[in-house]
Amino acid sequence: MSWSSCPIKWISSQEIRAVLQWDVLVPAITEALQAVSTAGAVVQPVRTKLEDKENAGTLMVMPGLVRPCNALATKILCKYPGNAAKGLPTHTSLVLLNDTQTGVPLALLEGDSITELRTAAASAAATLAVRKFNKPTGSPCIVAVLGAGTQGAAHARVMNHILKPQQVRIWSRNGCQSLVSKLSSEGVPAVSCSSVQDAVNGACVINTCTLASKPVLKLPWVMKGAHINSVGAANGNDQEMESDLVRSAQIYADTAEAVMKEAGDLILSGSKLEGEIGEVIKGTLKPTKGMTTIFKSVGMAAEDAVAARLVYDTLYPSKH
Ligand SMILES: NC(=O)C1=CN([C@@H]2O[C@H](COP(=O)(O)OP(=O)(O)OC[C@H]3O[C@@H](n4cnc5c(N)ncnc54)[C@H](O)[C@@H]3O)[C@@H](O)[C@H]2O)C=CC1
Ligand SMILES: O=C(O)C1=NCCCC1
Repeated sequence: MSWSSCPIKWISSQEIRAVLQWDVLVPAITEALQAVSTAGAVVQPVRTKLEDKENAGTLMVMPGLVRPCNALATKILCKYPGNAAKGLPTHTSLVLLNDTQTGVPLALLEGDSITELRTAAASAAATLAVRKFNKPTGSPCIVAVLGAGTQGAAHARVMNHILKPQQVRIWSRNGCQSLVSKLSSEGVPAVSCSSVQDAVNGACVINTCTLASKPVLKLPWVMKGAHINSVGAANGNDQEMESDLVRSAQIYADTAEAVMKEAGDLILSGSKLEGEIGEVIKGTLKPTKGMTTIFKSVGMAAEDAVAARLVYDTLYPSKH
């Protein structure tokens, strides 16, 4: 008997996007982050990276099991920054979903949309968790987004969805007018900024979503008490934020083990973690009122597994 008599499903980007609406995905990723910080709930080895020096690319293998969500999956992701000049996405991936009881493959999912949406949803979950304890008061909420690629766009959308800010200010080193026009047509109050300083001035939530390897965000520009979702620089040699800024903040990781190994912003600044964002979600760790906070994400297999399972269960509901 072969498992392939019941062939695995292919799930397209279109199907994934139809299921992973923010109202569904943000709570699911919140649960995944919480599970990561709960003993025995998640099995998630730090990912394997294959460096392709000739093409300045990296292939990553990311397996994860999230028991409370019945999710077992592996993402294979390639990061080739040079693709931007070729008109190709810089990050491409596939997610293989397996049955948690038998290990049998269930579905292969287009991974780019999962990576895009689950990463932004994790930043949204972190932002909401931190703001329960440390929400700037007084002025209207302004969101800043640095970078206008896949993550920049997704972060602008999800932050608008959860915070309903007065403005979403976007900066990108090559300009971002086309993204701003697109977001405006979707009802996001997006504006283009010509400098990082202009974009982040007075912002209560800042999202760093660039491929920069040297800091673009500096301490004097950031409002004290702001929250930063630090998405880029998932490589021990790269930084998006200057060291003084990182050292001045309370830092929460998506997963402590991976962040201490992969996040250049922490490693190069010699900063310490407060803990994991899952602990803030659970309320066992509380950010200090008035402090600047950073959610440092390097990306986790647990998020991919939970998102993939959610899509699969929605498209193929179990008959029993
Ligand atoms: N933490 C996580 O879970 C994830 C992190 N990422 C990371 O987020 C970042 C953004 O990813 P995508 O939006 O998918 O990439 P993308 O290629 O779609 O967009 C990259 C953006 O960064 C800008 N950029 C490139 N080089 C730069 C530099 N030297 N200085 C300033 N800006 C620069 C580009 O102009 C573009 O606006 C990357 O560092 C990526 O590896 C991506 C997915 C998941
Ligand atoms: O988890 C992911 O997916 C990624 N993490 C780091 C950078 C590329 C994508």
